[in-house]
Amino acid sequence: MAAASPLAGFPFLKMNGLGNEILVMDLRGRDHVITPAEARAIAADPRSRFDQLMALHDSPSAAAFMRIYNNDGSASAACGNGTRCVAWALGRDGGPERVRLETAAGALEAQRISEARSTVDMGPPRFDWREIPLAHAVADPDAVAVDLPGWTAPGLASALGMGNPHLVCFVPDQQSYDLATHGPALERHPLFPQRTNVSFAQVLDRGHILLRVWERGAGPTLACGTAACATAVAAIRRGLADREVAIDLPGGQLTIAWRESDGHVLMTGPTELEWEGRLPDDFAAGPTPDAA
Ligand SMILES: N[C@@H](CCC[C@H](N)C(=O)O)C(=O)O
Repeated sequence: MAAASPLAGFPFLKMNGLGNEILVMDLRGRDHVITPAEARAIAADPRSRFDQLMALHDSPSAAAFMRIYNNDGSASAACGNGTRCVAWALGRDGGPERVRLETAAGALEAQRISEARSTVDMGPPRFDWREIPLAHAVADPDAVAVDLPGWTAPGLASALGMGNPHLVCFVPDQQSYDLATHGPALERHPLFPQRTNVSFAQVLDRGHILLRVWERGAGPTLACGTAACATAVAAIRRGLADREVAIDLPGGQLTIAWRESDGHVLMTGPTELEWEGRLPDDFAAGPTPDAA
């Protein structure tokens, strides 16, 4: 008889940040590291469906170390909406208002500013090609050549990192670009060896941007916090936006501030607990191949 999975019956919080579907599983005090196949099996069940799974592990220097999984089983070192959800989860029932969290990309500070709203210091944006990462150095990360219909000039896209890779395409009308058509191709743009998140941004004015995102490893989502941060930073570098900007995504609005004093990006927005559940008692991950 096969041994029961350590995840059988394991509790989770089903949350969302602006409709970005987040699952939080607290594995602190345990040795188990969720495998890509397990992540895909969890995402495949409608009761535990997610865009991103935030798995909390012990950390010697923070409240938790977060392993972040996309629903295709691939890993990310950053997730803005998921980090707000984790801050809410750790702060509920009289928990701390401020919490330090770690990811593979470094430490983040999150603060609850009301019952369902928090701000996360997402750290500094990365422009060095090795840190984004890009396949090679580029003359100007704000002038990436992208093959999109209707673009008459190259240089309308920016490449940058927020702990994870982002390609931000500034377009005159974001509705005229079909995510399902252009997202998968741009996610695998040859400049990005680890694939990339893809944003279509339309600047309305210096304080307001419309955004739609095709997420690496998850496809089209209602919101992506790190993409909102990357878009705000790219717009500010182009001289198109002020240091604080409202980003409207299909799921709602995030406020992004790029602080001058230390270059950190602050993301503020809501979170929502949808339900608390448990994985099935007979949970098992199928032998599906890992994501590319
Ligand atoms: N939805 C997230 C981003 C999640 C990770 C991303 N898909 C990646 O692979 O880098 C957010 O809110 O930032």
